[in-house]
Amino acid sequence: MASRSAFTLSQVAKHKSKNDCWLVIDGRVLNITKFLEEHPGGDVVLLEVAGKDASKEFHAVGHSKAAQNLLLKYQVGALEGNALQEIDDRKQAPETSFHQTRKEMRASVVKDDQTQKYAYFLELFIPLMVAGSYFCYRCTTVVN
Ligand code: HEM
Repeated sequence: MASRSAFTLSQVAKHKSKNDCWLVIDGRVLNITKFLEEHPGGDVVLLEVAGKDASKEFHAVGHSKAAQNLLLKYQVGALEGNALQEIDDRKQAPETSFHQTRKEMRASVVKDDQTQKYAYFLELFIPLMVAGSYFCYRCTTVVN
């Protein structure tokens, strides 16, 4: 759950070490201390912008939607004067995206399964119809 505390840039600037690393992205104040080691782009780039507004650098990389959702996980507040949109964690949290993806995957499996059943039905039904028609034809045209 994202916190709603407001911080000034000078407050954020106090947290710029490897053991206490904050930065600002899109008006969100993030404590990324625990994320430094996990960042796929490495900790060096993050420490270079530690304590600052890194929105430009973050967007310049073209981070994925998953990376953008991760911002919510590390948010500790907002930069003073920034009216952030109300965050619906249920909609945007990575866990939800995972469940959403699983739901979509399951739906497509079910859909594929139904298509397959329909194909099996046709495969069985069409030869039966042909055989039945041929049988009827033979019965009605047999000359004694
Ligand atoms: C808390 C903020 C950040 C998060 C959650 C984050 C997350 C990620 C993630 C998940 C990736 C993997 C690729 C992707 O999914 O887009 C990534 C890659 C990367 N990030 Fe970040 N990032 C953050 C901040 C930054 C900042 C501020 C910079 C630059 C100063 C940066 C530079 C990079 C670079 C250079 C890569 C590697 C891109 C590549 O190899 O293609 N990131 N980041």
